[in-house]
Amino acid sequence: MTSEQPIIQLSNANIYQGNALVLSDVNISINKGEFVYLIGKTGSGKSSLLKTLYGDLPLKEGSGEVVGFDLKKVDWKKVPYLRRNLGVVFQDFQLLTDRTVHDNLEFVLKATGWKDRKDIEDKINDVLEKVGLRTKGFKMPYELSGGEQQRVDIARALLNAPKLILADEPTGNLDPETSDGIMQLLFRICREDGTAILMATHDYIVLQKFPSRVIRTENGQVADNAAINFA
Ligand SMILES: Nc1ncnc2c1ncn2[C@@H]1O[C@H](COP(=O)(O)OP(=O)(O)OP(=O)(O)O)[C@@H](O)[C@H]1O
Repeated sequence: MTSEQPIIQLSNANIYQGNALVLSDVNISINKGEFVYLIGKTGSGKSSLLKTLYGDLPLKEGSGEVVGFDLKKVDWKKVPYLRRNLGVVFQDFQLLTDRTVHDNLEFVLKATGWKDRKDIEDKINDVLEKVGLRTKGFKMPYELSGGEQQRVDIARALLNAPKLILADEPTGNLDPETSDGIMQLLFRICREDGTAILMATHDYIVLQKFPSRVIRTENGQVADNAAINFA
């Protein structure tokens, strides 16, 4: 993949949930290192769009590429290349509740092919440092605040140094002050590591405080560079 190629490219894509057409004729292009918001009312298709991009929903019609991978390819979801190049962050964290922060991270590294003990430990320390949780590796998820759990979720997404992070309402369960900390972290990752981030959100306060390009899902379509009405 050359640097000129977008990190996400959808052309004339139709996004389905089962047989229901959720979004039609989607055309999006997002470049390396961009931070882009995905906004839209509840049920307008934000999650469906993200799921298509991370392989949870098949792309049946139109064409698409994510981190250099063709979304129309059969079984693309199972390809380790994609898992190593794409991080996903969820609203509800989705940590494994029966093991420590360290072991949550180790689990993902082993699942993505890491073998060397020292490399694994170095990487875990590295991502925990990055999200400001260097000393919290021994904690169980339930011993952490919501903001800390979201930081672990982000640390997990960073493990394989992805070129792209897809975040589905990452501040949805957090109070405004904690949200600000998470947004600062995401923008820092974008700026310092050149990681592109596509983030679905309902939170207009976040958009005002941390302005960036906006894509909107509305009436079964996607509008790029959507004007935001803060009224
Ligand atoms: N698993 C599913 N099976 C069938 N239909 C679904 C499924 N998930 C979502 N839908 C439908 O697809 C449409 C888009 O939902 P989606 O979750 O993508 O919207 P959203 O914009 O992310 O909403 P929210 O902001 O509430 O998360 C809705 O009509 C929803 O009911």
